Amino acid sequence: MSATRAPAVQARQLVKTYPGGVTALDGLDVTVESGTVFGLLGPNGAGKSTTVKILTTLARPDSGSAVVAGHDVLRHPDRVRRAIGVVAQNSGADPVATGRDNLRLQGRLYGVKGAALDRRVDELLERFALTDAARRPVKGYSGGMRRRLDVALGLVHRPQVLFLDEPTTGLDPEARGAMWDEIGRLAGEEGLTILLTTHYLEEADRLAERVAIVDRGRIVVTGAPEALKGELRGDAVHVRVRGELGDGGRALLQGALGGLPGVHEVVCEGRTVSVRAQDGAEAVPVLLGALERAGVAVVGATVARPSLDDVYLRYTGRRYAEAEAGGDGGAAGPLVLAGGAR
Ligand SMILES: Nc1ncnc2c1ncn2[C@@H]1O[C@H](COP(=O)(O)OP(=O)(O)OP(=O)(O)O)[C@@H](O)[C@H]1O
Repeated sequence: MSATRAPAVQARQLVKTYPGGVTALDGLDVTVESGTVFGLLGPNGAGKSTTVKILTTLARPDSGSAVVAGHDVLRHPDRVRRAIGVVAQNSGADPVATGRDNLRLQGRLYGVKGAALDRRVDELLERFALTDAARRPVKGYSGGMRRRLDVALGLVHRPQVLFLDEPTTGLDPEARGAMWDEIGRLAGEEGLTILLTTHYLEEADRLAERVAIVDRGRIVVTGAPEALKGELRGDAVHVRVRGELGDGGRALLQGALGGLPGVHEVVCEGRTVSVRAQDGAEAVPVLLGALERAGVAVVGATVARPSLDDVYLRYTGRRYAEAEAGGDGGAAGPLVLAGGAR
């Protein structure tokens, strides 16, 4: 199929409820332009895998529509499957077979045969630094080697769109770095469209030209990481306090910090008070003074340029780490004292 300027992925108002009443997707919209690397970023349980399952035809939405590589996922799932590669969270490789045999089998499943298959398998083994290990059973591979093989398996039939579901989860930092380099090269060299899901802020920041933050089955914001961070004017100041802030402590801080000059978007969560400040360095002593007057013991303070964590906080009202740990941001969640999302 010839390259097209139409989006590689266009999903509209996807809704998916699992048995038991869990609403995994609650009207999710996502558009991925051709030839780009797009990151779906969100904490565990946000709905990323469910989105990938629908876009790769492994699950049906309750409602909504999606077109992938020019084909409707509900009307022409077979065409979608031929046009995409999927690297799921759990390896699809046969552990008893060799790396080469896994690649050959995958190629044959997609109708690649003969000399073309041999060439493609050699090329992928080389590209993913698996040539030396090609004749060994996959069960003896390291985590990084298995993951590289998984990505190679997804590419055998030269798909137009590659889905990578949590490509580096479980890898050590070195293997993660190597995988990031490889994904970056793939995007640059082959003009592939890559949709990756991740719960690592740094991974999305590093790899994705555009990210969509997924929160409770919806996209809360989409944009280039730099642009999203750039929208947050000023510095992020995070103050660690000694004890967990209960409702009373939060109310106390509301009074103490709410009206400080140059300080806005105050969020208290767990043992951290986060604010956005015109000038972080100037705000620190002002904040510390106000906290001291409020009788709150401070452990330390940091000033940082905005990160994707701050973008997440701004649009969801929760710190990313808290959401990852299962904080639901409900009645017992953070207290946004001033400013807040948007
Ligand atoms: N087969 C299922 N049956 C019931 N609930 C499910 C099923 N699959 C997912 N869920 C629930 O749907 C919600 C979204 O899950 P999903 O796996 O899409 O999230 P995720 O962002 O990909 O997180 P993770 O990285 O942990 O997979 C979660 O609350 C999850 O528990």
